[in-house]
Amino acid sequence: MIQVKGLSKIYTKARGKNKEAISNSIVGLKDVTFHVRLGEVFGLLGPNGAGKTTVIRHLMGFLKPDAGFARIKSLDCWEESKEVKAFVGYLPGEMNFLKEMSGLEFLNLMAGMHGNRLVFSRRRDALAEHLDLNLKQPIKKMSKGMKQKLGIINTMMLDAEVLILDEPTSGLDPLMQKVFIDLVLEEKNRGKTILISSHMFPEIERTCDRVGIIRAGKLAAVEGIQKLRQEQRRTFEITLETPEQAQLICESGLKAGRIGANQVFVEIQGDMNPLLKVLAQVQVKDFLQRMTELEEAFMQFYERGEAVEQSIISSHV
Ligand SMILES: Nc1ncnc2c1ncn2[C@@H]1O[C@H](COP(=O)(O)OP(=O)(O)OP(=O)(O)O)[C@@H](O)[C@H]1O
Repeated sequence: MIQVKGLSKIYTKARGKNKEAISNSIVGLKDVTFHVRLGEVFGLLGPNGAGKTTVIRHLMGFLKPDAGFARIKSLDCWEESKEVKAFVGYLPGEMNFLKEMSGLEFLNLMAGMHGNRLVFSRRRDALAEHLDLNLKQPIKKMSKGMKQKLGIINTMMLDAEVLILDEPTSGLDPLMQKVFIDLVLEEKNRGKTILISSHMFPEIERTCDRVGIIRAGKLAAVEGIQKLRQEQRRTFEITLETPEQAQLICESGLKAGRIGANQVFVEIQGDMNPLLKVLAQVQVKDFLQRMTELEEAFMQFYERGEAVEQSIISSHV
């Protein structure tokens, strides 16, 4: 449904002569290739400045690739951007609203541009109810999170075949993040093809079938969410009854270390059973999972990518 191949973009800061422009150039994307299947939810995961928005701006036909291409339903996103936009619902990272309007006036205006606004009004009202947003409020009085909700309603009410969502939960509180995740899963069940960019692992984990991990403009890996979960390193902080029990864990063969007299950390990759077997022999006073930093989750793939590149280089030297 979505095909991105060899997509590359160099941003040039200055317009001056070639030399000057090159010295001021920033790699936006370098040879990015992935695809999203019909009915699939695909996550583009990466830290700030990784290139997620740059990929999305190519898909929406706002940027012309320096090399490679982006296609949706076999249409070229740059050459045929008007046709592409007709069946894509797009939520930008930052949205400009006509602030003098109410939420309702804005949505009616947008719906009117896409056809008969009455067709969209049922979905609009249902979404507003799910997201608990009063559409009668003037936009200028809305908080950041409320404006994000308005953006989500605007994107989803049109019932487009393909949804492209750039950091959709930014500004939403945890309760609303959950509501949003449910909305995405509902749309997936209705057969939509969805691409979500995010730097937050949990929302990607809950919604996506596959994930592309992007960093510094390069796609480090594309993995199924199951594989990512299995390979994810998890660190636990465990408080035991006695120092002897803490010692027992450190000597159990697990990847573990002391962080206090009665406290240890244990790092697990994949299977939890070896840890559970050891814990059955001790008395646990407290058991905490350290938050997995996104950096940590995708560094595993990034490091692997670099290792592959290194071995290719060495084999050519
Ligand atoms: N218009 C621009 N001009 C120059 N450089 C740009 C421009 N837009 C993006 N960049 C650069 O391209 C790189 C990728 O930016 P991009 O906005 O795609 O990242 P992102 O992954 O969406 O980040 P974030 O999570 O912060 O939104 C960054 O180094 C950024 O500084």
